[in-house]
Amino acid sequence: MSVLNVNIEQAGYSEEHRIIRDIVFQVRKGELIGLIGPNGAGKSTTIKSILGTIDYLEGSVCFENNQMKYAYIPEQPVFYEELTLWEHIQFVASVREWSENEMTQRVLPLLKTFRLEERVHELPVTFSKGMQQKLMIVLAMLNDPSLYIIDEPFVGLDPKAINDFLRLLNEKRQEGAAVLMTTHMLDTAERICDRIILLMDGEILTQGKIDDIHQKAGMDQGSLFDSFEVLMERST
Ligand SMILES: Nc1ncnc2c1ncn2[C@@H]1O[C@H](COP(=O)(O)OP(=O)(O)OP(=O)(O)O)[C@@H](O)[C@H]1O
Repeated sequence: MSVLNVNIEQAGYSEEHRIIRDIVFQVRKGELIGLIGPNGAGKSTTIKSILGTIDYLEGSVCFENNQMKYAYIPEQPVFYEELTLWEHIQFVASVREWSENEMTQRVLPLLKTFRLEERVHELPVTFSKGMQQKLMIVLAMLNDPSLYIIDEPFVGLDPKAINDFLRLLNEKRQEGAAVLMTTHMLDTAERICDRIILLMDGEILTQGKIDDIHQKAGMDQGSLFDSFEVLMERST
């Protein structure tokens, strides 16, 4: 069952400045999809089109049951400047109408995992980039969305945080949540993604399971990076 159906004919920053074309794919329950491609390929523009924050879009982006129950984790974390970590959590809890007790039960294990429990009374704007990213992850996971849209999740996270994040994401996926993530870390993408979408110059160069991608590149052996090199070279 599809959590997200993307059928973008064209999109961009104005009608005169169209960036992406013919971006068609689905994200199904429990899947982890990697949106990959060189700098300027159109990954962020695709994400913005899905989030509805792009100025010009022809085509459609449909969420499961027309309900946009997604969490977006941007590459650059954003926080309210005057709210502490705990106040950010309270804000989510008040929207969800959780009691103090329920909120604490949900959030404490996450804060412990990411070693943030001793920083709850501090302002997240004063945290390091990695700590800010961890807090964005905690806030996203608290909401229990059916789709996680994540821009470059691994940049700035230490190796333990990457492992913890992937483990938590897997737990959420087992409960049915899907993940769409952009990344330049192809070795990690190769290890964790169910399917890959390779963008180049605003179009999908290829998409499929890792084995399909290697097959399309004619590579029996080698890494995802090697197959991408072959496919990108072939298209130019
Ligand atoms: N706000 C904007 N206004 C106009 N053009 C933009 C804007 N943001 C991006 N672009 C253009 O859109 C094209 C695709 O950029 P995009 O940010 O989608 O690429 P990307 O694949 O996410 O790249 P990266 O890996 O470097 O993050 C680029 O040519 C870029 O200059």
